[in-house]
Amino acid sequence: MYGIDIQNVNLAYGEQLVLSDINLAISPGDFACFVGPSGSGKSSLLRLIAGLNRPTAGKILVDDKEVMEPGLDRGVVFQEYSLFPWFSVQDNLLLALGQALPHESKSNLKKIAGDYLTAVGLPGIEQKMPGELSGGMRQRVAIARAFAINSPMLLMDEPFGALDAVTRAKLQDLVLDLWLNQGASRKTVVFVTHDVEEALLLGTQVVVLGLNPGAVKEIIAVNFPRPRIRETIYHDAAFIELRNHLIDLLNEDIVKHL
Ligand SMILES: Nc1ncnc2c1ncn2[C@@H]1O[C@H](COP(=O)(O)OP(=O)(O)OP(=O)(O)O)[C@@H](O)[C@H]1O
Repeated sequence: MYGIDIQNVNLAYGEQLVLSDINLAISPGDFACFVGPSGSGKSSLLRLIAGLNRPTAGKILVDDKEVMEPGLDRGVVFQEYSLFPWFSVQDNLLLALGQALPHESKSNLKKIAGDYLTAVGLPGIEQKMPGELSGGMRQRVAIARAFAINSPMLLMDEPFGALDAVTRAKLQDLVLDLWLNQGASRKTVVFVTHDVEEALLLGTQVVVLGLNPGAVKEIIAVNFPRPRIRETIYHDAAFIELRNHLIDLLNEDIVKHL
């Protein structure tokens, strides 16, 4: 099962130590949210898990194997819409699906692509070009692609950061539905966000990173029952208490480094 084990990880860019002695275990099927002030190394840590960069010291194990490079076992969704603009929506999906499922027939892959576009509420848009879609629609296609390739792990870096509040709320619900509906084979998700409410709504745990250098400051288990309904949970006293605690943790760093 696909857990993540981060052991004594340091990351330096030249002289600058960005991540310092990170130790963190994320269990299979967890939804871990990274929060922290800008520059605390959230994206850097996600890129190390993705295998896009290597740590300066220490190691990261995914499914008990050291991460050396990117792999199809780890789907990624970034803030910028990572679709190829010169390919249709369908070809964008087929490109990823063809790599993930090389033995499936093209007609099966087209069916999978269509099914996931329907699942994200965009049936029948296969022949559209990314430039013809709104930002929220493009991000939904990116989510469809990430779930369609059926990797056991999903790494998301502020995937909704550029979206308006209503679209963002819809996509939070969509990701939660897709994640919850996978039952026992639930994906392990790492999700970077600036938004503490988003982290508490989505996560099974929130990992708070501090600044200079980036280090794990606190890990908070989030045990609110699911499904979590935004309209009620935002008024729940325990939710408000955790949210305020997270905001205090973030503010400590911001005030210290002003
Ligand atoms: N490729 C790079 N080369 C040099 N320095 C880098 C590089 N990538 C990130 N950094 C530095 O590493 C530090 C952490 O950056 P990172 O993007 O991981 O933080 P973050 O917490 O994700 O920030 P934000 O919330 O603003 O996205 C920053 O000081 C940044 O300038």
